Amino acid sequence: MIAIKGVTKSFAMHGKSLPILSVSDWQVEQGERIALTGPSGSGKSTLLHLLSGVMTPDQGEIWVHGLPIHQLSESKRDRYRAEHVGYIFQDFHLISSLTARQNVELIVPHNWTKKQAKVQVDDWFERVGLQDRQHHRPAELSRGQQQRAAIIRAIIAKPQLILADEPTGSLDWETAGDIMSLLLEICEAEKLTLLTVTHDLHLADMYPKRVHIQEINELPRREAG
Ligand SMILES: Nc1ncnc2c1ncn2[C@@H]1O[C@H](COP(=O)(O)OP(=O)(O)OP(=O)(O)O)[C@@H](O)[C@H]1O
Repeated sequence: MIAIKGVTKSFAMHGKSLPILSVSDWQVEQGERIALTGPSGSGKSTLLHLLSGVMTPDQGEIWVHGLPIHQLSESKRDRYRAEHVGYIFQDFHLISSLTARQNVELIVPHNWTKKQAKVQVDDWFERVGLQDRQHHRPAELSRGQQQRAAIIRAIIAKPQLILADEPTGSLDWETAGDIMSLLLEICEAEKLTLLTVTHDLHLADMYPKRVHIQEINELPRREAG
C-alpha cells in the first residue's frame, strides 16, 4: 500500500519558491491499477518522482509498502528504487549499444541462478511477443517493440510498484492501445500496483480507476510553464 500524508513540493523559480504539489492524504491499495490524468504542469510526473524516491518532499510522509521513503538517505532511496520500483518512460530509456535481451538481463536480480534467469527472460520475451526480436538493438526495433522490452525490464524483478510516465506518449494510437493493454494485463496477473500518467483519456478509461491530479493536489490549478 502507498500512503501520502501532508506532502508538499516546491521548486525554485526565478529566485522564488513555487509550490507544485500539496497532498494531504492519498492512499493506493496494493495491486490497484490507476491512471493519473490532469493538465500539463499540474505535478503528475513530480508525484511519480516522489514515489520513486528520485525527489524528496519538502515536508510530509510517503510510505510505500511499509517503507518510509521520506526518511531514507539518498543511498537507501537508490536501493529502494532498484528493489521495489519499476519505471517505464515515454522514450523507453533502453541502452542503445545493447540488444533488447541484454537490456533486460542487466536488471535480473543478482541472486537468481543463470538457469533461472534464462527461463524467466525467455518466458517474458515470449509473453510480450518479442522472442524473435530479442537479439536486436533498440534502433532496429519499432517504438512499440522498444516499449515491450522496456516493460519486461521494469517488471522482471517483480517490483511491487510500477510507475509509468506517459508510456504510450510516443506511439501511434493503435500501438498505444496494445501497449497499455499489455501493461494492465501483466500488472493484474502479477498483482503489481500500477500508477500510469497519461494525457489520453481513452487510454485512461482502460484502467479500473482513474484519478485526476486535482482530486489529490490541493493547490489551485496552474497552467503549464
Ligand atoms: N526540477 C524542477 N525544477 C523546477 N521546476 C520543475 C522541476 N520539475 C518540475 N518542475 C515544474 O513543476 C511543474 C510540474 O511539473 P510536472 O512535470 O510534475 O508536471 P506534469 O503534470 O507531469 O506535466 P506534463 O503533463 O506536461 O508532463 C511544472 O511547472 C514544471 O515546470
